[in-house]
Amino acid sequence: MALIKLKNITKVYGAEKDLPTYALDSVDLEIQEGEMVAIMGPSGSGKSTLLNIIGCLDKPTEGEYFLNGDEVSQLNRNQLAKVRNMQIGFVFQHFALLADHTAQENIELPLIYRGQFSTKISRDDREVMAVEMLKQVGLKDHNYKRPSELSGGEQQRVAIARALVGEPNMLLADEPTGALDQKTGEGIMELLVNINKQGKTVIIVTHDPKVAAHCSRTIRMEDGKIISYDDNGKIE
Ligand SMILES: Nc1ncnc2c1ncn2[C@@H]1O[C@H](COP(=O)(O)OP(=O)(O)OP(=O)(O)O)[C@@H](O)[C@H]1O
Repeated sequence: MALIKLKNITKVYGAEKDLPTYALDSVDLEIQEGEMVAIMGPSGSGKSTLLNIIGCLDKPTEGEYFLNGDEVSQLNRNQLAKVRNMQIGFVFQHFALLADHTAQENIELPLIYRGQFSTKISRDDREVMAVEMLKQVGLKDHNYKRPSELSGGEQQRVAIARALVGEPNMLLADEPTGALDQKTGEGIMELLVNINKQGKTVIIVTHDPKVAAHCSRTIRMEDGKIISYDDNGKIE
């Protein structure tokens, strides 16, 4: 069974103003557990919309989305929040860390929210889990630093630790290296490749062919449609 299965997914904006934009137009897609997939395409082609629907941040106008076999496209806000907290980790271009929280506190946040959906995690357990994640992303001893005291690459590592601490099924990243210089971005990609090698499904929206080259598959989009699903390295 595919981890992600989209059937005929369409997302229309502006239909109520008689100015419809088909951000996604009848998209079919399957992603298996353990894949590392890049989503590429020109600006406005629907990449972020697709990632947001896969990440249950947004709902399609039409179509079906099976996540681990469960149809999730019609869930209400609270149900979607639970799916996100339990199953999905997000990484954004500009890190989206809370400025007044330390690295460790930022990483603990999804574990605190989890108490709304599942058994509460104690403060001690949260600390152990966050400290372990800091070690895994190469930031041992940075626990008490705030985002302003960290470099861009370090902030992205904290964001990756926060995305992974709740052991989601997949990590979704929207231009994760877009705000970083090339060398720092390369370090972030090496980290994401290692995370994928440990079995985590990773999906990355990128404009950068060097980023996509780290992935095993590249999905190309144009005008809200997927125009190719090629395995990297294979001639289509
Ligand atoms: N909230 C919204 N309201 C109206 N139109 C939107 C909204 N979000 C996206 N769109 C439109 O949907 C289309 C797809 O946008 P999307 O952000 O998914 O593209 P993208 O490929 O991620 O672009 P970029 O590479 O520039 O980030 C665009 O035409 C965009 O203007």
